[in-house]
Amino acid sequence: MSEAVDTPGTDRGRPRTALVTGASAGIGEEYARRLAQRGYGLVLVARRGELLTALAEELGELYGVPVETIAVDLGTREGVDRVVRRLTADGTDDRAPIDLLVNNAGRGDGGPFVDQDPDEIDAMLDLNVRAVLHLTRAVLPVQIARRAADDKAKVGVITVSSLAGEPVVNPGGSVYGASKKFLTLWSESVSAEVRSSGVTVTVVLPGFVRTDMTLGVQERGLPEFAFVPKDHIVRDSLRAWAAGRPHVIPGPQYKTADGLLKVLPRTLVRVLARRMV
Ligand SMILES: NC(=O)C1=CN([C@@H]2O[C@H](COP(=O)(O)OP(=O)(O)OC[C@H]3O[C@@H](n4cnc5c(N)ncnc54)[C@H](OP(=O)(O)O)[C@@H]3O)[C@@H](O)[C@H]2O)C=CC1
Ligand SMILES: N[C@@H](C=O)C(=O)O
Repeated sequence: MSEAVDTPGTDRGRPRTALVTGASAGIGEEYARRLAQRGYGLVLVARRGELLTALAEELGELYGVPVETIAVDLGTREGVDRVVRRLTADGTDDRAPIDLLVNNAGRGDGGPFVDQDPDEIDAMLDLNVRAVLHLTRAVLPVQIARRAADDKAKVGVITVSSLAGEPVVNPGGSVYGASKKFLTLWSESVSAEVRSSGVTVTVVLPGFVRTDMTLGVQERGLPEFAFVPKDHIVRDSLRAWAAGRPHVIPGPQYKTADGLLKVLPRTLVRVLARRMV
């Protein structure tokens, strides 16, 4: 099946619109590129406005889709509120309603918990968790109302979580891993709540991906098989979302790793994790 059929970017000629957070780099930029390629209009969100503007111009020219940018810090209430206002557009004014919200922006601060700066811990939770909850809480009622009004559009949310939340322990990634575990449980739960209204909520759990976030492990020489290409993360999650699936783990190596984590005794996982610190 072609990608265009998997995730249609138009409905009877009307362009679909996706809002992508963390679109200035890494996996979020890849979502922006792949969604524009599929014909989606875009709203791009991140702090670095100059990168968003350049990407908007490039994608607008390449694919002829409308691209808006919102340069904000999603770790702040004001930043989140600006994006919330855009997400609540319901098609009654000149703003296109958001068919797909991609909660991708995140930060991955690590290290021993006792060494982490309490303000930085708050900042990570504000971005990785609170922003995601507020943005999703803003868009879902609009999407549910659209479906109830017989709008046949494919609508919903994709949240980029991580396999870092799946092991029973994650020394060196305690807060980051817990923030992702939170997202996975929350997203799966909301998915079950809204499913009957025709809205799809999907969580994607990548392993390692070559982006700025993983420069450290890239420099330390993590083997090639440990990395899943960005475009596979995006492709697999869009396919899962289009198929109405609540959960996807891209990459056969990480599907296997997740299966193993679920059957290995917890004590053994703890011992292995301690050895890796
Ligand atoms: N790379 C990996 O191996 C994995 C990544 N993930 C998850 O994927 C997602 C994307 O990560 P990745 O692409 O690797 O990371 P990058 O560091 O490459 O990109 C992060 C993106 O988030 C944006 N961002 C960061 N802080 C803020 C903020 N306060 N407000 C708004 N935007 C912000 C950045 O833009 P700007 O700086 O312009 O604000 C950038 O666009 C994250 O949620 C991460 O946890 C999950 C598993 C594995
Ligand atoms: N951010 C990634 C690791 O650094 C992950 O979530 O696995």
